Amino acid sequence: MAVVPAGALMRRAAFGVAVVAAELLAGKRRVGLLVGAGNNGGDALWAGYYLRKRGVAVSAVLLTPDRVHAEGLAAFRRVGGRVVPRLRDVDLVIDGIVGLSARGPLRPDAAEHVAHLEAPVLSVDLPSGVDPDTGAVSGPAVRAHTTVTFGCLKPVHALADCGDVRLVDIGLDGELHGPDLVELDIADIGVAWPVPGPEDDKYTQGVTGIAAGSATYPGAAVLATGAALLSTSGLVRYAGPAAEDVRARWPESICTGSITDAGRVQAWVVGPGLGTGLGAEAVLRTVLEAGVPVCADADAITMLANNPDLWDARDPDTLLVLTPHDREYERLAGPVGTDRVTAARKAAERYNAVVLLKGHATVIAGPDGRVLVNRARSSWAATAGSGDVLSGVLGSLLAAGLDPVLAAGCAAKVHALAADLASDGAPIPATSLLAALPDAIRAVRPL
Ligand SMILES: NC(=O)C1=CN([C@@H]2O[C@H](COP(=O)(O)OP(=O)(O)OC[C@H]3O[C@@H](n4cnc5c(N)ncnc54)[C@H](OP(=O)(O)O)[C@@H]3O)[C@@H](O)[C@H]2O)[C@@H](O)CC1
Ligand SMILES: [K+]
Repeated sequence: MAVVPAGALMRRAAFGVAVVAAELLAGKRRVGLLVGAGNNGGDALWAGYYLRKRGVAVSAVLLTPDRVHAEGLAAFRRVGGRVVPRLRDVDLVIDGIVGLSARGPLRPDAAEHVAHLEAPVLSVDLPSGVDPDTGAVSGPAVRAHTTVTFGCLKPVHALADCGDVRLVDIGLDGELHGPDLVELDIADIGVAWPVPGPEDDKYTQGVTGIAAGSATYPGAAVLATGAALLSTSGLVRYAGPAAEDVRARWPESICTGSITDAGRVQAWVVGPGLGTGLGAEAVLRTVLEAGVPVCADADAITMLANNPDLWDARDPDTLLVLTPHDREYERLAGPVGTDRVTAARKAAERYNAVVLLKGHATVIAGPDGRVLVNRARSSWAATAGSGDVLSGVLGSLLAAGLDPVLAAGCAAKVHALAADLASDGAPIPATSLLAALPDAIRAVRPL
């Protein structure tokens, strides 16, 4: 703002909004604006100005008529924009209620206007009512068909549903510092995914150990072992009471009944279906003492939370990835709250571990401050056994030697993708998600 003429950035932003609006209108001609008190409302008014100049009928509701972007309103009126008490018969609504200065859900008067919308909504910068920094929705909020944002994506775009997100360049290059959050795309994952070369054999690609399952929950062992087998071509060893079931389903795995004669591995997965009794604690201790990277999931997290002495078994240099859902997180580090990024960061720092906090937006924080986020396109992965699959994928990537933050990011994305592919719009059990892993990996691998 210091280096360009006053108002220039807003007009660039608003022009971007108008271009996307014209695209969404696809020949229709009536647009309504919801205009709040600040610059977000200013953007909407200027977008209305550009649309009017293209011959679109534009009406605007001013939510706070005494506090409105004066130049934007003057320009809007100059080209015949109409101020109305309520939007009626419009083909598209532009949401300029509130942007980056938003705090909390929509206020009642704004919520009242939003509740009666029938046309699709194009949100300026972010859907009003969604928290810009955390993506939290704690009350009435706009549901955006499309969001147009400026200069760079903000945390809200990675953490919350903003519809189709369009980024408009307003000339901020060089002014932006590095990202606070990173979302891996398919190409990032394709490059990182371990692929055997001509020199490789089953050992050089990493041996994954699975310490999971119990007499009550043999399925967790079968799912985690299968996921590790399908994710890389390294060897998988299973150790535990579900050895018979695992061997029957996955004859290529090497199964033993006890952790003490499991043999050497390059990474352990511990916890799914393991139970939390004394036997399970002894298994967890053995795994943590092994000095190789560990993915601790489910019951392993509960045991670490309930019995902090178990942390002593881990050499502080041993790489650890914790994969809690919200209730497991709460046992470890207190309530997650609405700021999931801060929550994941806090636990990562406290335990010197990578924390993968599961959710519709999965947040992965490293003890070094890096944060990755992966927002699922659907919620079909939220099914029993799904977490066992995730930990198996993650364990095999750790065994292959991937950096643990990257391993967690790759596992989360491929897991979500497998759920989408398997489901294709219908509910699926975790076995179907598991079976879709090869398709998901194929989809991220470069051709
Ligand atoms: N920075 C840039 O480079 C560029 C920025 N640009 C644009 O500026 C936008 C930021 O504008 P901004 O800072 O003027 O504030 P904005 O988000 O419009 O909020 C205004 C007022 O809304 C109110 N309010 C708060 N919460 C609310 C709620 N829940 N429900 C209802 N109302 C609520 C609150 O008022 P108050 O609390 O005082 O009553 C607040 O002061 C940004 O998102 C982008 O669109 C572009 O032009 C490109 C260049
Ligand atoms: K908005």
